[in-house]
Amino acid sequence: MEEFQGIKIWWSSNKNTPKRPSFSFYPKTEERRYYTLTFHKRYRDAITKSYIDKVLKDGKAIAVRNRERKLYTNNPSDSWYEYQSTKWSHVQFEHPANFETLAMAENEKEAVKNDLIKFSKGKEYYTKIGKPWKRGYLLYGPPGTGKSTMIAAMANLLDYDIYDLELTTVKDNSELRKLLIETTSKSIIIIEDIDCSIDLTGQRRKEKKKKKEEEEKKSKKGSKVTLSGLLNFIDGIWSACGGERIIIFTTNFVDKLDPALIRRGRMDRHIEMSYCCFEAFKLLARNYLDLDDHETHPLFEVVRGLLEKTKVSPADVAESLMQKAVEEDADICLNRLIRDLESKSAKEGEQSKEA
Ligand SMILES: Nc1ncnc2c1ncn2[C@@H]1O[C@H](COP(=O)(O)OP(=O)(O)OP(=O)(O)O)[C@@H](O)[C@H]1O
Repeated sequence: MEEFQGIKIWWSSNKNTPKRPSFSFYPKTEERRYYTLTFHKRYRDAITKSYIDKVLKDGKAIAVRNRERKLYTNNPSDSWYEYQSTKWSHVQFEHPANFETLAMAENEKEAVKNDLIKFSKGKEYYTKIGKPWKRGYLLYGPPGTGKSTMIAAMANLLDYDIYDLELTTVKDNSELRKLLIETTSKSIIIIEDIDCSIDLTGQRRKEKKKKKEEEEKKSKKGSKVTLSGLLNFIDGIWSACGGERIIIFTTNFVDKLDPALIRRGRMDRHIEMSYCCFEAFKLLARNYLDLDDHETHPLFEVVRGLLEKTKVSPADVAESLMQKAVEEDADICLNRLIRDLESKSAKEGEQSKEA
């Protein structure tokens, strides 16, 4: 029994098993399940107009909540046409990252969060302005500053799937198109280290893979995704796909990127992930050591001074703060961080003297 606006409604579940001849060549017909609602007849209008709508909406929300989210990676095209093979393989996406535990300046974090929420609720707005419902983000910053963590937090916030597109295994623009056409709505498509995956002439130049690729080129197997192919897909394919999609490029070297690739409109928002500031450190101390932001620990000021003169990534700070044994308390971890920061700062000092 349920109550809606003071009306009592009784639900009962039923099924219909269709009668079949005792012998049949046809497959067994599915049984039909249905629900019966019982209520006073004077509420008929309220039930058929408002209550059923509410039930359907709630049902959809539950289905979205229970949806198992996926992390997709593209398969090399050589295997696309094998028996039962697909262009994307997936695993369940279960990254615990969220915006609360992401260490970065609070106002920037809020701005990114608001931007995402506005986008995800913007269906009517995008239809009104006649643009495809997509948004591009460029995440840039040194290694270990939380670019991947930020993407996982974004996917968790919006309940989106992730497509991790490895461009180095895509042979040409037409393969790229085929892959992207198969992505589903409510998803984030990532191209990591974009500067290493493509260059202006369309030739690949991923440093680590350079040698291997040169060999591939020799054997005429080299890939030929071009910058213009990538740009076309960003501008054009979306219109054909419909549905909400976010595309994210990450790079450690924003200056290396071609302006055409990152101009506003393609990459709507540029987000800098930077070295660990004191504010970010306080959040990490809360995450890792349960030290509350407002608590003034005597060692915090020492850390503040060191962070002001040393460039260190949040990943390195997190590593120093992490308890290595059960008996390690906050003081031990903070002292380890201070030692690590001091030795980094001394090394940087020596290097600058040599230079
Ligand atoms: N801003 C951050 N807030 C919280 N944790 C962080 C942050 N940055 C890094 N970390 C920690 O460091 C680990 C590595 O960070 P992450 O992989 O997100 O960095 P990245 O910027 O993507 O690095 P790369 O450029 O090398 O891919 C994370 O698993 C996380 O535990």
